[in-house]
Amino acid sequence: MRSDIVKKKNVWQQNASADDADAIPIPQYFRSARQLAFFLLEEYRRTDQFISDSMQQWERRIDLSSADWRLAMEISIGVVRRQLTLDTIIESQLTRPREKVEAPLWTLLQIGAYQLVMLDQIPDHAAVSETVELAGKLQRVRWKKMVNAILRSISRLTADDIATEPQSNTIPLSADRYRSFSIGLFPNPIADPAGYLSKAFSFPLPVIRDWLTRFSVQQTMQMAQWFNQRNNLYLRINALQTGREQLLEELQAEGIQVSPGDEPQAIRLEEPVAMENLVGFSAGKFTIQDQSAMAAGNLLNPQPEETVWDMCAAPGTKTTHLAELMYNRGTLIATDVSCDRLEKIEQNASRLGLTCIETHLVNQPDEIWSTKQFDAILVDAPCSNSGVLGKRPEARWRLDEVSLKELNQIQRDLLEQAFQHLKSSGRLVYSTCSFDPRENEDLLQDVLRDHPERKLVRENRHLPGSPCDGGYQALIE
Ligand SMILES: C[S@@+](CC[C@H](N)C(=O)[O-])C[C@H]1O[C@@H](n2cnc3c(N)ncnc32)[C@H](O)[C@@H]1O
Repeated sequence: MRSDIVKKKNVWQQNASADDADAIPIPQYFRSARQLAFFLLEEYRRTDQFISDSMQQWERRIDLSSADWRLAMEISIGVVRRQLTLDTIIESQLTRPREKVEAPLWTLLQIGAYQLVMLDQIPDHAAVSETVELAGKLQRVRWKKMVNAILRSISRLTADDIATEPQSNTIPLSADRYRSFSIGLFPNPIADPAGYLSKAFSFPLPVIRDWLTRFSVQQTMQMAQWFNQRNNLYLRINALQTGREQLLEELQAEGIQVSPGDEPQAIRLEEPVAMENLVGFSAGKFTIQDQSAMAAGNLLNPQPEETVWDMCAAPGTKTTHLAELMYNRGTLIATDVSCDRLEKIEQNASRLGLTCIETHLVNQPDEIWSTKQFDAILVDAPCSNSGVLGKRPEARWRLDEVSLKELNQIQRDLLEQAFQHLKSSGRLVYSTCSFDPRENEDLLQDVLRDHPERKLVRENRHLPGSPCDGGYQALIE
């Protein structure tokens, strides 16, 4: 799901120092969790490649137990997510300016600091010694002394007792558990709530400041915490293959704790499970989709035999929902600018037994690829992803004003194009996985001013954590 994010250098690329020419070669096989985490993080820093993409690319070279694989994921994703907090802690223990520390050495320090302050299950001595040893395995013996010294001093700062509230010497581990330090490392949360929320919860300061213009400190803190924690996953039943009660029973019989969600097709997973490995997945009985996203298809409510266009369709999570709602009857055109991602729609459709979907590649954003008029159009526009920052750990570091302006132009163009192809009796759903009004209701109001023949019928505003992903959907007729 990466191409919907406007490309921008991540924070680590901006901080990369001169020793990149002397990059540490990627090993043929990854044989320890911390080693894999190091190379995933270095790849992200050097090339901007998402952790999940590197993981997929290196899958065959990973020689790890499933526990070590999980630890590598936990560390690498956790470091990306909590980098601002980790950097604040590491910088507090440095005797030289950060710019003087080689970038891969910084990555190593982040890996060590993450284990020390965020992971209860790893004893401090193991976090320190394993990270020091990794420096040796990377053939950077000269780093060992500094890694050892910095990590030991962070360990000495870290108190054993768990606090229950935000203070200048605490950082959140979960909603009501805070790691405390023997000295204040963070801004005072009462005097400088934006500064504290940014550094202790690890979000860019302008993002926190923006949220505080719309939400209270308490609400902002709850959202920031929700984005940092592991949340329930949802799946959408394929109504052509099964009923919700039936699938609930089948999953419970496999020992999986599930319950019905709020959307009619939604099932909530009460604990993390690798859903792709379940028999029901390959049999096409369900799709993994957050219930906020399911609301888009339900709002458009396409009917059998209608002519429907899903304009920004790949990888097809919503397209397949539309096809299911149409009972696989009618015409459903799915377009996207990404060829690779279009193939995913076809794979998903085939797994789910859906045959009414036609995929088309659009090459130019303003291309009028067809003269057809549609009964229903879904514009699931590329957006900032601000509502799904928990699922996409890299996305929070790419939110900025410039990207937003570029996205607004694309969103506006897509809507204009959709109106040209919508029957006068037709309906359109505009949706994003953002909760920023500038790419939702504000933009839509502006576009609708030029279309007095259309009216806004209904809006769904999903705030992150209430109870699912953040997002926005509007029905226009
Ligand atoms: C939010 S994602 C779509 C997710 C998809 N609807 C789903 O539920 O699986 C936005 C998509 O818009 C595509 N996109 C970006 N610009 C586009 C354009 N001008 N026309 C069509 N698709 C575009 C991106 O490639 C990306 O796949």
